[in-house]
Amino acid sequence: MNSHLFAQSRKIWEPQNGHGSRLDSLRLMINRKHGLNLKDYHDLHKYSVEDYTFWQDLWEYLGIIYSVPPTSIIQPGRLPEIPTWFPDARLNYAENILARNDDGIAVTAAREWGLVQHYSFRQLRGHVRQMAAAMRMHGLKAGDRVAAVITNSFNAVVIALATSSIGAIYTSTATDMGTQGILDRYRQIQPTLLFFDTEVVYAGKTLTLLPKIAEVAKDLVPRGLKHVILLPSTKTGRDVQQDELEKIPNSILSSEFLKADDARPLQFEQLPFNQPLFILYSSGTSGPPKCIVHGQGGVLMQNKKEIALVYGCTSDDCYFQYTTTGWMMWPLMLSTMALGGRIIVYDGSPFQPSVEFFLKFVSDQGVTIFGTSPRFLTEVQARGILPSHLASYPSLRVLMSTGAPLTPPMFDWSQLAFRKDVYLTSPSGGTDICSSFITGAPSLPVYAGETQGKSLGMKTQIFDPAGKDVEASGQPGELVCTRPHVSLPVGFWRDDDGTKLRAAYFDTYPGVWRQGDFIVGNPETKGLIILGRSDGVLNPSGVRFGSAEIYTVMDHFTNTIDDSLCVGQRRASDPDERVLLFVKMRPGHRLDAELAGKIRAAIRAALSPRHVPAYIFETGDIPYTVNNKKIEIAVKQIVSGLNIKPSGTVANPESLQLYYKYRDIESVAQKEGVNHVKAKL
Ligand SMILES: CC(=O)CC(=O)O
Repeated sequence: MNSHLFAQSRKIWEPQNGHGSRLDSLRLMINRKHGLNLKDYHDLHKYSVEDYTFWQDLWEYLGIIYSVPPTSIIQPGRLPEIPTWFPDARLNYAENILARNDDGIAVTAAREWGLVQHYSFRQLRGHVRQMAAAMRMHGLKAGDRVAAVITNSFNAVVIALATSSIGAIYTSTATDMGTQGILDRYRQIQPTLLFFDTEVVYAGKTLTLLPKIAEVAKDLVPRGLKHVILLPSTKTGRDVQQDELEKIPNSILSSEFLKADDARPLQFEQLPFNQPLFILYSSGTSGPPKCIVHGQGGVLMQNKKEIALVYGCTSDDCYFQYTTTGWMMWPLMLSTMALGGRIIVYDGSPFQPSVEFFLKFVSDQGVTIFGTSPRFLTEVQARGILPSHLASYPSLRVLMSTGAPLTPPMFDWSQLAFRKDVYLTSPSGGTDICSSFITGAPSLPVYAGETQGKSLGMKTQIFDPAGKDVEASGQPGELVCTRPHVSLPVGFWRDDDGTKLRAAYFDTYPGVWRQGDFIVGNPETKGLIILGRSDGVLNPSGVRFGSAEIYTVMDHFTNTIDDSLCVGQRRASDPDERVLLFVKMRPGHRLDAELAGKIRAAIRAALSPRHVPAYIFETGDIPYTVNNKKIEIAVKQIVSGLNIKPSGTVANPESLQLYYKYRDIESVAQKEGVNHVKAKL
């Protein structure tokens, strides 16, 4: 067992104030229904992955709205890996999201310059009805693709739900995606309608998107794009002028598009469970993104499950997930409304006009569930800001961090930063399944650095390279899922025989889903720790460890170091891999031999001499994906001699250029006066 991995696993929270009561009510319902005696979360999880009846139980517990009830749960699908769920049921995703139809607030739309608008469930339904009618009048039908390049806004919610009501397929990217990134995605899926924000305001700067829209439209119109619908400026409400419109083929103002509304009532097409709902994109950093098609029933059930059972969401809740429209957290957030809860869609930077303003907003809006990321929490901590000194967060019950592992020091800080009694959870899953493999279990204690358990219905296991389950031994390994679940993608777009899907997930362990995460389980607490991406596993002298272990130590240096990146370097001349650590300094600070020495000493003490990087370099920038994930694999490939053509998924592609020089690491080290530390064996 790698005991250093669990050295900081201290209990920091116990279930209280009704947390976990919805999990308990599901468990008791299953006990009553099937004459079982499931005693706790672990029993419930075991049942959920041994008997597919769990999914029927969950369907009932969540109150899924349908027109034709399911009479069977699972049958073989077109691809052997992807079953057909609830084959005879008929339902509609948008109908489920819009189940509530009254004057309660459904969506609060906020902009970084302070504008806050509330929309009731009744108003939302009215907007969706109008949009769906206009879409139908413009010829949209089930199975067509509706794409958007759009900020996190009320418009995005309306367009997605209207699309789903018709049975068409919705897909979106954030407005900061470059033309190439947009085309890499939308050329593949060939949308019929494309909605585009015409202007974006971020971090205080206003940018017109018109030149980008023209480029994208010129490329996609010959590929079947019928209408480019231009949304007005989010700040001034200004519509695009006639002469600007003429430069964009097939363009139409959204106000004109909506005039096609013939006042017909909102109709929810009743469709199979596996009917495609959303297309999400894998964040590969080179090559075209994979277009992952998710079915309506799987997304609905998995997301509602997470929000109801892990966050304990009811109609009294308000879920604020800071996200773009291109990340899987955006669809996840929508399911809050299926439980009658309110969502906040936030357009802009959390640091504009100031992070203090943003944190007060979370409190003032009565947010009960706040979803954020380790990167945001670390930045707040590094600036010496304690959120609880700014506001009281009277309603906050759940603090959720995802997108990357939350390290033990950041667990400790976050647990106390807002309110001492907040339930802190750090789920992990992915775009690939639009849900989580491991997640919170609010009926269990929380240990710093650990995700509490495996998600219900997900047979998440830890495999060694030979396919042996090593979880009980405390050894790290590959995160795999050994049983089908309802949000397996229904396929990749234009991959009818499943070749690409199989190569992406099922090739390493035939028939078993390999997620590509490196993970370890704590045999004592049963908690789980993601150690990094498995392709980025560091392997000096045969010692395998994840970059997250190094980042945990780096969280002690946040007053001088802004960010860090840890990768392995392979060279033909050396059978061994070397660990390189790149640090991006805060303004006014430099990496010197003394600081490098302190970092090495801290890594040696917290982990082991074998974890100490061979080199530590100062870098100007660290590459991230548009979904805010550190890019390790492309950097590892670059420093090991490969040339990379960055895809549109890389948010700051120019940063990759900074790493090519490290192929000749000795001469860089000599020039910069950086010491090489020989790995301790
Ligand atoms: C829940 C998640 O899986 C979020 C992410 O890491 O992208």
